[in-house]
Amino acid sequence: MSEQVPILQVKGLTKKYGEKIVLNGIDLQVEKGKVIAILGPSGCGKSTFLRCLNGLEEVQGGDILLDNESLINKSTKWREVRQRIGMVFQSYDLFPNLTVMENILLSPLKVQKRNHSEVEAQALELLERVGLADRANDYPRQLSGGQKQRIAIVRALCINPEIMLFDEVTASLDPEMVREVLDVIAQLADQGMTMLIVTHEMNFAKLVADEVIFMDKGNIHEQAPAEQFFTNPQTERAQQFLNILQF
Ligand SMILES: Nc1ncnc2c1ncn2[C@@H]1O[C@H](COP(=O)(O)OP(=O)(O)OP(=O)(O)O)[C@@H](O)[C@H]1O
Repeated sequence: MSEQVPILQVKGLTKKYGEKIVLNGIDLQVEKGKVIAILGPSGCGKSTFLRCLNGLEEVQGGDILLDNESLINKSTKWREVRQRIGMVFQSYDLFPNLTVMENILLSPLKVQKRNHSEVEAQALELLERVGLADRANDYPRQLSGGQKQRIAIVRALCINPEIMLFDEVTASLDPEMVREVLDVIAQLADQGMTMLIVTHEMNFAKLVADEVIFMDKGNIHEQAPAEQFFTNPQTERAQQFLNILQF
């Protein structure tokens, strides 16, 4: 039986800002249904890496393959790729003048041209799942940070992506709201969503990630199954990082 091709393959990915190398030949294979936590010190390139996977940054070398098809060529329609690879950021970026439901329906209706009642039913089901079904007609200003972030996740999910990228989605939240957002992501992991998660929440990473990649200075410095990484990091750099976080 032939081995399954990873849904996402990154090969020698290189990103520079001017002369400064921010990603220095990243290699990564992501199998369908796997959850990868991306850890590393500030400025090591974690956000830039996720942004490259979503076509938000131009890259200077290497390749990204989605279902074995290269995305690094001139004919790539990133707008279509972003329907397959959803991304949620630290800042929720909800449109303030639209209700929760209008925010969620925007891309499925305008970009994907889907049927209104079908998408609305899906949106309601997702809102139910994150405990916010009663907030569909509210405006973002009426919601807490944690609620806004859960809406941002619902909005990304309603596009039916195959992969989700999370970039420090709890970083700007008050501690009591972090849990409610992480619970939603943990639920997604249970449901088999393929995810790459940049986070500083070590306990969360330990709980949900299948694998951890530890980045440093634009490189993958260590890559290991989560359990192994947290109990016995192989490199001094990763050990130092965990010590600093007192993990
Ligand atoms: N638009 C830009 N122009 C120039 N340099 C940039 C730009 N964006 C990021 N950088 C630099 O690229 C490097 C990697 O940044 P990145 O935001 O990916 O790091 P990070 O690991 O996500 O950090 P943090 O954990 O603090 O969010 C940093 O040195 C940063 O200063």
